[in-house]
Amino acid sequence: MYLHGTASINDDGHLEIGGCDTVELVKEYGTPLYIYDVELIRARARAFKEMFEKYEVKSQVAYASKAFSSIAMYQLAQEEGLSLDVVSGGELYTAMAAKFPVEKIHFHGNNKSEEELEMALDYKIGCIVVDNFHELHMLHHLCRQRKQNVNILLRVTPGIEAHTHDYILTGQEDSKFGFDLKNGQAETALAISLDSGYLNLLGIHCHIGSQIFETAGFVMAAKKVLEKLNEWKDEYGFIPEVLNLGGGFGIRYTEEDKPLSPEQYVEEMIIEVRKETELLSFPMPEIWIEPGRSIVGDAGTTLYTVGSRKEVQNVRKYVAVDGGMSDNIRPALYDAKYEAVLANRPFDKQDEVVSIAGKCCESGDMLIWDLPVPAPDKDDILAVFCTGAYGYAMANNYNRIPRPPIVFVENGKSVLVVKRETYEDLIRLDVPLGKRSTFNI
Ligand SMILES: Cc1ncc(COP(=O)(O)O)c(C=O)c1O
Ligand SMILES: N[C@@H](CCCC[NH3+])C(=O)O
Repeated sequence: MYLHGTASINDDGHLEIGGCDTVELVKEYGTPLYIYDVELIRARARAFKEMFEKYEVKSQVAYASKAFSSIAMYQLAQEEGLSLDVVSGGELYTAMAAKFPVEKIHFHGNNKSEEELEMALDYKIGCIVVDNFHELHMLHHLCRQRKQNVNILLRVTPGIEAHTHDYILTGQEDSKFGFDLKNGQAETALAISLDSGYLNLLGIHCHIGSQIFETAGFVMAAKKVLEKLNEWKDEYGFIPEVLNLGGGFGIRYTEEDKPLSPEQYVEEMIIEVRKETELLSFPMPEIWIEPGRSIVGDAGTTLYTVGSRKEVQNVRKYVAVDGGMSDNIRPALYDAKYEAVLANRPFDKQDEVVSIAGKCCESGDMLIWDLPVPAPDKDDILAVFCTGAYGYAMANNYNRIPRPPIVFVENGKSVLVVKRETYEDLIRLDVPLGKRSTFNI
């Protein structure tokens, strides 16, 4: 059994996380329940930051909050001295509600609306990562109207094929994100930005994908971008203050995954950027990164209650839990794999292999296939590990299933940071037809 962060098995033989007995957490908060190991989140944030400090490289570690966005998480990120990457008006609004320092907010997105850009300009956030020409022109016009300057980065696609699931690749040429480096789009964007008079171009951003286990892709991306920047230095006299190498650092979901440590990813990046800048006699830029999954992924565990069971003789044993693709869509979307244990008796003999089904009306709503476990009984608690990134963030109300609450645990204490959705919440935005039941009266 692989236990992440502060997880352990306590004297009662129960799974404990952050010093809290998960069986007790279930009594208090019910299931399904997301819990986050705060100590592990802090450790990850510090590990990324400390490597930059060790090498005395100016940096910003921006938490990519698409992985898990909530006011409490933003407060925790702030406590740990992280910057923040947001990708929508909604995430930006949440950051403002959390009173996140505006100068440390970076705004991403491949189709930011005028309204969202205005919001970013109103709040005077740290920088906008411009993704395409449409946005570049819109932002320039808005700034001109408002007589306001803004810091920007240009997101470029360096043409790197990272080894990960196709849907989470982002740095390749054929991508919806960013200005292409090879075909000249990025250079045109650079020229427009330098000409604008309102757009203060801090530097370049690239992100090659997510759940990446090797450093080769990051190293290649850094090299390609720096070579291009060196050409631009000669042609445009442009010297970037910032090189943002994105996020995407992989984590261990199952034993098949062999991630590097945060320190290793960062160290390789620093060494490459140093080497390349020295080779090109190019000024060393600040390095910014945007880890999401590697900050919160394995800090999250989802607790479910076991319910019904169905056996297909000689084929499969289905065991259903009280959540599913509504709180974790990743298995259905990416065929993502997870490990799990019975939290109330993790050490009992694993005498069955079962497949864990969700409760949604969808055959694809399966959380784990062929899991060896102690034969699960109704009311056992199943703990699925590593659900902290893109779990709650991509949760939905399919079948009008309310989203689970979130609890932070640390040093034996638990605190509710997102409430359980209620049936009233589910109908809050519905507008009944009233007395008339058709539209054509
Ligand atoms: C631009 C950008 N930055 C950061 C991230 C965070 O990635 P991850 O959660 O894999 O660290 C993503 C998602 O892939 C992204 O698109
Ligand atoms: N949502 C994806 C990753 C996308 C990363 C954001 N660009 C996942 O669950 O793995």
